[in-house]
Amino acid sequence: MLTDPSKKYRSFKPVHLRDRTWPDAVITKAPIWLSTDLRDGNQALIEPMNQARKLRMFEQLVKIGFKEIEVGFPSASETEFGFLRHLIDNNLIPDDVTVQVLTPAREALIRRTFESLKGAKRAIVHFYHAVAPVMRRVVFDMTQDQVIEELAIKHATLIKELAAQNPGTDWRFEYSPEMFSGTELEFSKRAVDAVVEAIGATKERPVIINLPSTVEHSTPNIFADMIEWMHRNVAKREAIILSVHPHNDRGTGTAAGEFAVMAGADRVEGCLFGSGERTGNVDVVNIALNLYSQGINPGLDFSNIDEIRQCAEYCTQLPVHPRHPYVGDLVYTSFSGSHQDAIKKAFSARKEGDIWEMPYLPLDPMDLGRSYEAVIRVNSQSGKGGIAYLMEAEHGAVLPRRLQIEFSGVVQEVTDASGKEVTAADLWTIFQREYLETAPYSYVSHHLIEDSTREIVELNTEVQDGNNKQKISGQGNGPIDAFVTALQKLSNQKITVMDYHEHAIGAGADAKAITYVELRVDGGKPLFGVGMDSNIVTASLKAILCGLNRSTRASAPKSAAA
Ligand SMILES: CC(=O)SCCNC(=O)CCNC(=O)[C@H](O)C(C)(C)COP(=O)(O)OP(=O)(O)OC[C@H]1O[C@@H](n2cnc3c(N)ncnc32)[C@H](O)[C@@H]1OP(=O)(O)O
Ligand SMILES: CC(C)C(=O)C(=O)O
Repeated sequence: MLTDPSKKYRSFKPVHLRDRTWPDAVITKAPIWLSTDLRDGNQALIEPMNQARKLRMFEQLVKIGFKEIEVGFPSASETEFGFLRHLIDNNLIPDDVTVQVLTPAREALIRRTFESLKGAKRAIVHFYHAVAPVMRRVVFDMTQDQVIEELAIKHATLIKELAAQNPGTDWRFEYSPEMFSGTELEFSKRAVDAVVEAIGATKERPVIINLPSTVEHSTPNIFADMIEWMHRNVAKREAIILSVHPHNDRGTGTAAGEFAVMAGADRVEGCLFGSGERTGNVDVVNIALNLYSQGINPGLDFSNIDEIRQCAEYCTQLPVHPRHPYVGDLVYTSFSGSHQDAIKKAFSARKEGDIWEMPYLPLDPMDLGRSYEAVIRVNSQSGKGGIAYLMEAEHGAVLPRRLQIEFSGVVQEVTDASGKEVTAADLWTIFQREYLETAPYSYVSHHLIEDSTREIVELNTEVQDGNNKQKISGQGNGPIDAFVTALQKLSNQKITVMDYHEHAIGAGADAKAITYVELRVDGGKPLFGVGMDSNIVTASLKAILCGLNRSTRASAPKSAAA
């Protein structure tokens, strides 16, 4: 890299628009959308789509709700031409959808384009030529006047004539001064005004004027200034549908598109998930869902976003990044503990019909057909909140707060050792290993004797102690108290029950009780025992045995415990 890049690169020029209004504008409705997946997206693929892939993409775009779809560049190849013929000849274009095709401002290619459209009910013919100084100088070797006369007016006139010769089609026209973002504004205006005049656009039959950032050269506020300047200065604004076509070279295509709408654009051209030349066209899904998350119906349906992603990946043969806005595999997932804790609490506080106010989740993944399954995933960055969320959401176990803290320490040891994520299924395995292990003591049977005239119960139990079965009995003010009395005699340790929680887990005939008891054994550190059984008393007895087993394991020398 250069120590002084100014020797090689120019900075972009600000637009002198002191009374700009766009920064205060608020977007309140969706723009008109045009998908150019089948054209600008397609021309940037390592392997352009064949007919089958194009058709699949077309059907998907229709299903999403695009009403204007640029289906190709018919003069470029037989595949492109043939695809359009296939759509028209097989009547595959729905009545509320208009296909658009692109042609350069070159006579032979325009004529070929009109041939490809024979018999279409409706069509938008989109023609372009570059306007930027570098292209005028290096590629065309033309003056500004020559570009206006020989590229803009000449080809707009030809297009109008060819359309008039085919009155069976409802024609609309689009003009792109290509490289608008790298062109003097006054010259872009001259080209646009000339085309609007040559086409004969009116308020009733407006022309689409599409202003591209063919290459994104500047910060998005400059692009917005350029759009507002055009919006205010073109000669016949009322005869124009003002469209933008942002690219993403600086990574700000979405901002440029949104600012452009604030600055007066009526229409946005882009691709699904930002497919397209180099860093891509603007991502229309991104802009549409940004609107949706502000409470504005985007007029496009992404309620099965994964199906749409699969289709895009199949057609483009390119993957969508796991962190891609709204659609990536990881975009609704929190790994970090404090995020998980906040999400868990916000889900618990949330009531049906509430406004979406969810920390770290700008949009409800359910609205896009995603589940909550991946919202919280656990690795070494996770804390008790996330673990507790998964234990409850995936396994129905509502861990008491102090058990959450204890169990998160157990999980942390595992994630620290492996450095890997643990899944919800792994969590259950770790939980079982830690809390549902049955050594050295395990439950065999019990017989509870209750007498309603006395406040004391008697419990006779059989407990497996290593290789031996032991019959033990105790009395107490309830089965837990009675069992603790009996167990103290067997283990020769003082057991204090400090806390107790219980709830049902599962449903119907498979329902069980899960019991969590917090114990202190022989004055040691408090720890939890967990028991699960279809009988609630048995679940409690198992929980106490679990606590005693864990205390025994904790106090055993490390090698013996391993
Ligand atoms: C920004 C955009 O995305 S614009 C769309 C770009 N997309 C594509 O180009 C994909 C399809 N293109 C193609 O298949 C071919 O380029 C074709 C069929 C259009 C033309 O092929 P060819 O006739 O072989 O020309 P080639 O591709 O070499 O392009 C050079 C010609 O285009 C002209 N040209 C180049 N850039 C532009 C431009 N931006 N605007 C108008 N004309 C241009 C040149 O002046 C040159 O014309 P010349 O042959 O009279 O000197
Ligand atoms: C043809 C135009 C609209 C284009 O694709 C671009 O400038 O990026």
